[in-house]
Amino acid sequence: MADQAGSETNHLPLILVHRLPSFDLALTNILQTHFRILDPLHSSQPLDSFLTSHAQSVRALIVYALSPLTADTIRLLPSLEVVVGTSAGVDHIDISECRNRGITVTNAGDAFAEDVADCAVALLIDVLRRVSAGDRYVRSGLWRLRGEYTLGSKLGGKRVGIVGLGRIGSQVAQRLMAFGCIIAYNSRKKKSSVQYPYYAKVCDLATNSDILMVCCSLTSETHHLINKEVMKALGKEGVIVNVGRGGLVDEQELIQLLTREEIGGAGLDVFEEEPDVPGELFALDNVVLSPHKAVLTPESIEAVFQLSLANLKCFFSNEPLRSVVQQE
Ligand SMILES: O=CC(=O)O
Repeated sequence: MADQAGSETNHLPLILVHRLPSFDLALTNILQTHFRILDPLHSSQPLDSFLTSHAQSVRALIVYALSPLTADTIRLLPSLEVVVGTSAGVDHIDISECRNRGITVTNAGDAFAEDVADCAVALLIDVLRRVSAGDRYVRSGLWRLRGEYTLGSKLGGKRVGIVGLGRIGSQVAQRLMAFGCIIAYNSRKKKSSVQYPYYAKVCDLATNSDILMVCCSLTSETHHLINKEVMKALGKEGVIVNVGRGGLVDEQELIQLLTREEIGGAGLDVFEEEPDVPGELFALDNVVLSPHKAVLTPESIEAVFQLSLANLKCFFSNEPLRSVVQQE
């Protein structure tokens, strides 16, 4: 059923679901007790004609995970007032079209921050202490053949540059402070509420850091923010952890520098062309790879479901929404 509007649910507000076919319907199951659901993937009509036929009635749309929401799709919905996102990053949503139309966009707010920060720290410790590489060493029988394993590097005392001190970056900083790291950060603006040293230029942050934790959003300004110059500034022993988006780091440059041992290591949860990961990275023992799963725990998924539900309820009862994305 494309529109679950039966006579007993006709009084419920209508929401449009925007999702890729691969996304499971757990969120729909929660939403459908509160809303009438329009799901184009349950219709035999092509997407455009489906949207055109419901164009006047759709005021709210929910985007599941990272399903791309283009300006063309948004233009088919003249009554659209709110786009409820279920992810932390919103680079898959055409924000400038939403801004031009005055459409409010929400995201995952705080729901994912702690889990992503835990994963970022896990990747960092794995790179520094060679946890996954050591695991491979044991499993492949090399311990018996070659004996003692290469030394790792201590986390405590390292100078960590956080790129993007938002919800996730702040949680990363808090965790690494507890490990005895020295924190500094780069973001669009200096934050009066924090004491960590601020670097307006990411290259200066890199020069003064042993580690870069990339936690910012991907926008046209931050694309390849971590470029060759920044990575060279970080130096031969430097480690990069990216839990933001693949496009924040110039992946080809990173591969070159890692291969030439001009950078110390990398922990990557995100890639430029997911799920395609450049094969050169597989051969590098100082790189830890993760399949864009930093946000994925049952707890954080449940939290984002509840937040999305709350945002939709607030919208239909004219209350302030919980996690509005600032569209600058
Ligand atoms: O990457 C995941 C997200 O942005 O929520």
